[in-house]
Amino acid sequence: MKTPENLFSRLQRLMPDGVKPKFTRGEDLLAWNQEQGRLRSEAVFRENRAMKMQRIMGRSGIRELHMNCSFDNYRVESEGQRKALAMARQYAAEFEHSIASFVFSGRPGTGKNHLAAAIGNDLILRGKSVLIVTVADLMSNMKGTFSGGSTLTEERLIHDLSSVDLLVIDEIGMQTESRYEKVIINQIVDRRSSSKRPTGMLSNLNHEGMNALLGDRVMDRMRLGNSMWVRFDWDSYRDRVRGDEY
Ligand SMILES: Nc1ncnc2c1ncn2[C@@H]1O[C@H](COP(=O)(O)OP(=O)(O)OP(=O)(O)O)[C@@H](O)[C@H]1O
Repeated sequence: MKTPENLFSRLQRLMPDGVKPKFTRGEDLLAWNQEQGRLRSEAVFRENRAMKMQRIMGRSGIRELHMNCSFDNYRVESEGQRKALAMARQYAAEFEHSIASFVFSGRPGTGKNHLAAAIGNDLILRGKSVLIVTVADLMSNMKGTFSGGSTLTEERLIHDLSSVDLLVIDEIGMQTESRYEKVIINQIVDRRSSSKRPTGMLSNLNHEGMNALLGDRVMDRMRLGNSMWVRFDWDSYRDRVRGDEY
């Protein structure tokens, strides 16, 4: 009969002299193999979940302009940028087992998407599922679930958006304020925080503006854990972007 023990002694017989095996017992090798299989299937499950969300949203989670954004290619020319970069790096480094959300708020073109994409790219490389979506895309997909031909329900879409490891909602405050938008963002943030999943928000609004738009309930949930609020209050970088720098 094939047991881990006799498979292991066969392997040992084949092993050249001087090679020190990582395991000395058959059960340890078997346990390691099972653990690797479990990790792989969890990674495939996460990848599938992220790809499904990206398909539904009609584009990849990170836009083309931001695909190569990293912490290393964010240029620091002021103390504010240095702090923002350090906080974004810290957020990514401490993401594992953290429930902390983040808000990047401030002027256009200052690098909110750049640093959110850098966090996203870093997490994707570590096997996490990440989706960056604008409020406009979110709402049009939500409204799409009402059409007769859609197989996706509003409930299912909210469930799926609540399941990715990191969801970043961009352009908060760009739309004309609508009650439906507020209800949907509330539901997503509520579900994500109660299942210990953090949410990122990018906005040109300040603290008061975001509180007024989304309400205390949502903003209070955004403060769970060691959450971050980073203010981007320097000049836009957009006039320096050529499109081929990274
Ligand atoms: N400090 C920086 N170093 C390098 N590139 C930067 C920096 N700041 C911004 N950029 C680049 O400038 C462009 C605009 O930045 P980004 O999209 O991150 O702005 P934003 O703050 O999200 O703006 P908006 O509020 O208008 O959406 C991007 O291509 C980004 O990579």
